[in-house]
Amino acid sequence: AALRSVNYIPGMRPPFSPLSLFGAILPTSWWNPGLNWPWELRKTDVVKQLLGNEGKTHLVKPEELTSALLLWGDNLVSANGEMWKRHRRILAPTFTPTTYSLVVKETIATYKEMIINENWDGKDSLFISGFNRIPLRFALIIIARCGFGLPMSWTEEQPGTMSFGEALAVVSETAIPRLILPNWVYKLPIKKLKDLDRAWATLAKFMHEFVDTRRQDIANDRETFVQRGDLFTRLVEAYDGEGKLGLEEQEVIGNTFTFMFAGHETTACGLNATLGFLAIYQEEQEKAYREILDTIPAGEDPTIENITKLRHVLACFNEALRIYPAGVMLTRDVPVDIPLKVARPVEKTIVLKAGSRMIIDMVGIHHNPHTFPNPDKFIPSRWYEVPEHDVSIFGAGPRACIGRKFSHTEALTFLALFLREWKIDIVLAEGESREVYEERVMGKAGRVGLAFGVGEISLKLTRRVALS
Ligand code: HEM
Repeated sequence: AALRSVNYIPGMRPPFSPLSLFGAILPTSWWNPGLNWPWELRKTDVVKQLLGNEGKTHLVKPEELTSALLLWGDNLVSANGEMWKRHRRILAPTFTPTTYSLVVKETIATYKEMIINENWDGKDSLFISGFNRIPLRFALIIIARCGFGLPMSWTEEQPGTMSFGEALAVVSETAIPRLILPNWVYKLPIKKLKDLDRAWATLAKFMHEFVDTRRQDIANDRETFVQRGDLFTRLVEAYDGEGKLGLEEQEVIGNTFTFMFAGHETTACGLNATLGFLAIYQEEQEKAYREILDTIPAGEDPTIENITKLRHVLACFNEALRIYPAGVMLTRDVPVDIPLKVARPVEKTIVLKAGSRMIIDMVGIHHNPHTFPNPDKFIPSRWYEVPEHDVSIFGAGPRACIGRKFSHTEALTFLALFLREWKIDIVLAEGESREVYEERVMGKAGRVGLAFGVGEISLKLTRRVALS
């Protein structure tokens, strides 16, 4: 009773905060629940109240929980208060219909390159194990081309040297050890550490080069670049700007890294999960295929106008992300007492006390059976009537995902092309049922770089219209 009077929440007290470096890096066990900690705040309506009012209540994103991004510099995801407003003011204008049309165009071009470079051209059927690398590569190329105007291609640029994509992958996989290990460790004669250090240095070098080149390009031909108005041009322009529209060099680099990672691992995880489920749920795949045939004229490329009519395909992507939310937990510190209305188990008002830290458990929210009945089942139709801006996997309120439409546009275009050309299927182990397969393969989820997604999936592809 004494503890309750000071708002102590009863339950287990582990030695490390599950969100501390030690909590995350030490093996998960009975004394260190790590990221398996049963987080609370799992109710969509309560979370929407909390985040929807963020502009007024001035919730704070705890810096130490976005330190993997802050290693590169201040950025839109980590920033708070006036700094957040400044970054958002500079970057929000790049998310326009022109950008989304470019996403459609580049997705089509990249899809065609993928078919040729993966040697799928001219084949009627294929088995692809470890399919996950394909959407990862795909989404990286799209953010690099559409957000940064970098001419990245499907194949690695120069064999033998570390490419930008490789360096980015190592960096997002190794953010936690990098935060913990002191600098002298990298001088030890241990190859793994040397490779890790090289990847971080290579990525930094690439990003500084990109900034220098774009500054030069803008100086040479300002009109073309400013008209293009892509994310990177606005970032680099802000480097030379002042006050409300200015960014420091470290903020330009911080945002470059943040958008490169936030703009590709998340969408790639969503695409993997969508294809993984559609291969199991053949009736949902057939519905998606019919919708694509009915919406996009045969033999023509998708357009921004017709992909936005693919209601079922979009619902499949949202549903896969509901089961595996790519942004797995959102965190906020509460600076003032905040009353929230709760509907269950009884209607009442609860007060989040000033000084508390909120952990918004995106897996818990999206598996809450009150909001999503039969939560473990893949049921795309539950998203049919949900307006696009209300899809909770992208967060809520003023800090909801700035890249939602970018990601939806890319995913819809990719899925339209892919599902129109290929029927996808799973390969069962001997004597295995679809249910057991689903548990075995789709049941394995975890960290994918800095995002969250399904484990390795393998797919069988059969060409829809056989080559003659
Ligand atoms: C399936 C794809 C994606 C998912 C599930 C996703 C999820 C989220 C979520 C849940 C948030 C809110 C974080 C919070 O409230 O703490 C967020 C914010 C953000 N996302 Fe995404 N995202 C996706 C794609 C993208 C893309 C493609 C980009 C960039 C092109 C992007 C850039 C960002 C940025 C910069 C923020 C911070 C916005 C701010 O604080 O003002 N995301 N995302």
